[in-house]
Amino acid sequence: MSETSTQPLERSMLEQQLKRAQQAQRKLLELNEVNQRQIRGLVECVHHLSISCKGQNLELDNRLAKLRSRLASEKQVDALLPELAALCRTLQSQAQHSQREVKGSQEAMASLAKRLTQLADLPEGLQRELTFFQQEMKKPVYSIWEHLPQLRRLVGYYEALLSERLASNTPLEVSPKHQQMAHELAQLLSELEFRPENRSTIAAVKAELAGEIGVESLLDAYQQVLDLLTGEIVREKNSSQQFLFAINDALNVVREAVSDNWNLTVRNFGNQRELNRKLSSQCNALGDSVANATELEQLKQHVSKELAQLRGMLEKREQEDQREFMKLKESMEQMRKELSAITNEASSYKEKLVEQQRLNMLDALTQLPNRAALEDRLKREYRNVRRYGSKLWVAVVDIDHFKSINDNFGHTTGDKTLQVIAMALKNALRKEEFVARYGGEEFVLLLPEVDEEHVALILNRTRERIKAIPFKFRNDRLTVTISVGAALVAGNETIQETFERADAALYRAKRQGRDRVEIDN
Ligand SMILES: Nc1nc2c(ncn2[C@@H]2O[C@H](COP(=O)(O)OP(=O)(O)OP(=O)(O)O)[C@@H](O)[C@H]2O)c(=O)[nH]1
Repeated sequence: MSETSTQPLERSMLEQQLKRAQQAQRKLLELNEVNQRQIRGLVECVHHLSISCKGQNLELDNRLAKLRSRLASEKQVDALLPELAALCRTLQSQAQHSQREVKGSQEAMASLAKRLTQLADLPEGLQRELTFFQQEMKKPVYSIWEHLPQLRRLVGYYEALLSERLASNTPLEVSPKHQQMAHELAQLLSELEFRPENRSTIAAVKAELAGEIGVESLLDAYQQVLDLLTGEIVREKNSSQQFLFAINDALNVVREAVSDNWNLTVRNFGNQRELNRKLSSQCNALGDSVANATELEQLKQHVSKELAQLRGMLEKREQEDQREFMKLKESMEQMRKELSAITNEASSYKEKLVEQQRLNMLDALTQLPNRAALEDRLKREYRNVRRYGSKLWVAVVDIDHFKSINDNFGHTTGDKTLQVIAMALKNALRKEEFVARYGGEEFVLLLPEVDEEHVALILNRTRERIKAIPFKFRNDRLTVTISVGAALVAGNETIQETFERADAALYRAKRQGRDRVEIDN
C-alpha cells in the first residue's frame, strides 16, 4: 500500500482517539465536580455537627476541628475515610455517655417528684399531675431532647408549688392526708380498750374522726384522745401504786411482828436462864441443908419452905410462858391475816393483768385476735414450719370498696359490716386455723397443713359465704365482697417475705376486678 493511501486511515484513528480522550476528560471533570460537591456537602455537615456538639466532649471537638482542616485541603473523600471512621466511634461513645447521663438525671427527677408528692398540703391537682408525671418518668427516654421537656415540666411544678406556698395566707384546711390520719386514729381507737365510762366519749370522737372533719374539730379530737389516754395511763399507774403501797404496809406489819417475836424470844431466853440459875441455886441450898441437917423437924420445915419457893418460881414461870405464848399466838395470827390479805390482793391484781393481757390481744371492734396476737401466733406456726417442715398458708383478706360503705352509709354501718364479716371469717375456719384483724378492713388468715389444691377451695368457699351475706343498708340490699391473696411459706424465706407475696397476690386480685382469690405460686 502506498503512503498516500494510508494517511486518511491514520488520521481517522487519531481523531477517534482524540474524541475518546476528550470524552474521558469531560467525564473526569464531571467526576471532579461531583467530588467537590460531596466535599462541600461534607464540609457543611461537619460545620453544623461541630456547632451542635461543641462543648460536649473535648475529644469530639478536636476530631471535628481536625476533619474541618483536612477537608479544606483534601481533594479526595477517600483519603478522609479513616478520619470519618474515628469520628463515628467518638460520636457513638458520646451517644452512650449522653444516654447514661439522661438516665441518671431521670432518676434524680423521679426522686424529686416523689419527694414533692410527699409534701403535706399539696394541692390535689398538683398531686394528680405529679403522680401522672412519676408514671411517665418510668418510660425510657433515648435522647436529651426527649428529656428536656420533662425537666421543664418538673421545674413548672416547683414553680407552681412555690407560688402557691408564697401566696398562702389562706386559712388552715384539712388536707386529704390529714383526713387519712384522722381515719387512722379512728381505727386505732377501735383497737384500744377503754373503761366503760369512757366508751361513749370514744365512740363520739371516733365518729367525728371518721367523717368529714374541720381543722378545729380535728385538733379537739386529738386533744380529747390524748386526755383520755393520759387519764387511762394515770389511772393504771395509781392502781399499781395503791397495790404496791398495800403490799408495803402489809410487809411492814409482818416485819414488826417478826421483830416483836424475836425480842420476845430473846427476853424469854434471858428470863429462863435467870430462872434456871435461881432454881439451881435453890436446889443446891436444899442439898446443903439436907447434908448439914441434925434435926429432922427443923429439916422438914426448911425443905417445905424451900419447896414452896420452888413451886412459886415454877408457877410464875408457867404464867410467864402462858403470857408469852398468847402474845406469840396473837402476833402469828396478825401475820397470817396480813399475808392472806397480800395474797388476795396479789391474785386479784394478777387476774386483772391476765384480763388486760387478753384484751390487749383482742381487737375491740370485732373481738377477733389483733395484730399483736397474730404476730404471736405467727411465731409459733413459723417455728413448726421450720422444726417439723409443716405447711403454712398466709392469706390476706381485704374487703372490696369498703370506703364506699363508710362514705354512703356512715362509719357506724362500716363498723357493723366489719363485725359481721369478722364473724363470718371466724366461722368459716376450722379450729386449728386462725384469723386476725390486721387493721382497717384487712384480715389475715393462717391455714396450717392445707394442700395446694385445697387452699383455693377453702378461700373461695369463704369468699362465697361472705358474698352471700344479705347486708341491708337503709333498705338497700347490698352485696359485700372480699379479695384474697395467699402464699405458702416457702423454703427458707422469712415470714415477712411470705407476707409480701400474699400481699402482692391480693393486689393482683384487686387489679383483676376484685371478688376473687389469687394464690401466689
Ligand atoms: N367504719 C370503719 N372504717 C374503717 C375502719 N378502718 C378503716 N376503715 C376505712 O376503710 C377504708 C379503706 O379504704 P381503701 O383502703 O381506700 O380501700 P377500699 O375502699 O376498700 O377499696 P379497695 O380495697 O381498693 O377495694 C377507709 O375509708 C378507712 O377509713 C374501721 O375500723 N371502721
